[in-house]
Amino acid sequence: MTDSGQMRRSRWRRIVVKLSGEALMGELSHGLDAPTVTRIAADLTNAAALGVEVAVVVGGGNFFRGIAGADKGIERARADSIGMLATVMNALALEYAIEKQGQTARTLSAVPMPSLCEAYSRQAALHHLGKGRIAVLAGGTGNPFFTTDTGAALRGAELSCDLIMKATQVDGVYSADPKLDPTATRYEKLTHDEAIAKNLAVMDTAAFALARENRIPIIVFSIRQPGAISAALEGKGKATFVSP
Ligand SMILES: Nc1ncnc2c1ncn2[C@@H]1O[C@H](COP(=O)(O)OP(=O)(O)OP(=O)(O)O)[C@@H](O)[C@H]1O
Ligand SMILES: O=c1ccn([C@@H]2O[C@H](COP(=O)(O)O)[C@@H](O)[C@H]2O)c(=O)[nH]1
Repeated sequence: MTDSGQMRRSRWRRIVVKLSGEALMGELSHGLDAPTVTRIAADLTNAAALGVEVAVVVGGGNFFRGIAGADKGIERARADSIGMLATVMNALALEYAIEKQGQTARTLSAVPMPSLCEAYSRQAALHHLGKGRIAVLAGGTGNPFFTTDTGAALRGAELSCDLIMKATQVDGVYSADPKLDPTATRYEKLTHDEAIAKNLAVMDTAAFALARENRIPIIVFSIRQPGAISAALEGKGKATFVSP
């Protein structure tokens, strides 16, 4: 039984989902595709209905990435601030879409924006999770020079999550970026050490290292199909499982 009185029907107690910003743009070239946001919100709601506590760290790549801004001449720390703001936009859209599914959600931002949402704190996040609310975590780590992948690993560790779910555009970890190398092959299983040693860039090294240090497994899977999160939680469908 969970704190919110639900029967748990999953082996996982508390998860953090890393949702790439690009996942929210569907087939658009940037920004938010409303039907896609609704589909992912439904998917997260279904995962919560399994009795799992769900935190979501939202990326910002559908709007802005700091590195791209720095390449165009914006100082890196400032460009990263713009990137963190992008994740807040995505979080607010996702929170609204989740609530429209009838599931309560709270956005907590690592970059305090009191007129828009709550500031992130570990206590507040644990409180909402315990009430059965989906915690939508914006602003990554709240610091420049990091990514939301690292934010997801950090939140996973501090919120004692037993699984990190990397919901992305590809259906697992490959020997090379499958978008660039059609001969790349997919791993079914991998250790954190192997992912780091082979420099498999589906997540950044800092994120893999934090997850390794805290012995948190990672499932990497594609978010393109409806029901992808619940399926991955139940060990169905294509994915790569990264474990110590
Ligand atoms: N070895 C690899 N295996 C799988 N994917 C890889 C690998 N190396 C690089 N990638 C690329 O990493 C991407 C995963 O990152 P993702 O799209 O989730 O971006 P992100 O930076 O985490 O999020 P956002 O879209 O918000 O910037 C995949 O789409 C894939 O193209
Ligand atoms: O802790 C963080 C997380 C993110 N950023 C900036 O936001 C953008 C978007 O995040 P993605 O992980 O790329 O989706 C990122 O490129 C950084 O510029 C940050 O500064 N700190």
